Amino acid sequence: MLADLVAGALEDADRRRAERPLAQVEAEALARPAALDALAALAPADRVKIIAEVKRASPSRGSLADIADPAALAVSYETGGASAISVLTEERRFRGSLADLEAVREAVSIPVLRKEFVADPYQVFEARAAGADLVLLIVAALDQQRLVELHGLITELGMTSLVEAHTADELSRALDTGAGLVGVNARDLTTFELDRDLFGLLADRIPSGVIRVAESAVKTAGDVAHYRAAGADVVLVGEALVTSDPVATLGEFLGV
Ligand SMILES: O=P(O)(O)OC[C@@H](O)[C@@H](O)c1c[nH]c2ccccc12
Repeated sequence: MLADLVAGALEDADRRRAERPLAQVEAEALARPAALDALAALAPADRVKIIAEVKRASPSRGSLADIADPAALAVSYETGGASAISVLTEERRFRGSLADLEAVREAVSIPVLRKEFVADPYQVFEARAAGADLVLLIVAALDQQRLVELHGLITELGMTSLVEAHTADELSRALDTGAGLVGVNARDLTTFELDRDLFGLLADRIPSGVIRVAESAVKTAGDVAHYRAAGADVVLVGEALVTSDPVATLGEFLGV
């Protein structure tokens, strides 16, 4: 399943590249104002921080929310106290787009993450050209050389990588890149099974100095507290925010 998602994302990137060649996207990326400092925005603090996600659908959960105006949703996330916004740009199964990311970037002043199955440098240049400050890298989708190369390019362009792991082995590969922001996804992207306790099992392996992100499966403020108690500096939340009043829900989640 993960392989299909990556293959689809790469096909879509190839289609876009046929219309907008790399040289053009690269020039646009370099012409953008500098990326925001996501490591500063997400730095460990007395309180948990939240990355709030713009998410219409997912392969495991189907349709979640219509979200006609992603920028307006992102503004409510910012109002509600989110520290950064994640925007799904995968088109096929998550019904996102780079246009969503651009619209969000125009509307908020906190860092914006491109949530995508990134496996090609072209997608990194596209992210920067659309105004992304962070780019997700999924360890399970990449061999180590590619992972290091893409993390290097993201860093060179002034952005921050969020390197996502789902096993102890993937976590050590994530840490080997030297990334300052590492996530543990409770969802196994090959089977879509959820394990809310995985973050707690792996968090101790993340050295201080690396920001720890717990991703997925937050339904209630209790789940946020659970991740916080296990050592999360940041929690990434999608479904629970797109299916509720986001400002009220963020208020509850940030109050733990
Ligand atoms: O909707 P949730 O369970 O709150 O999850 C959000 C986010 O963690 C999830 O969308 C996600 C985490 N890693 C990913 C990688 C690709 C696509 C999606 C994801």
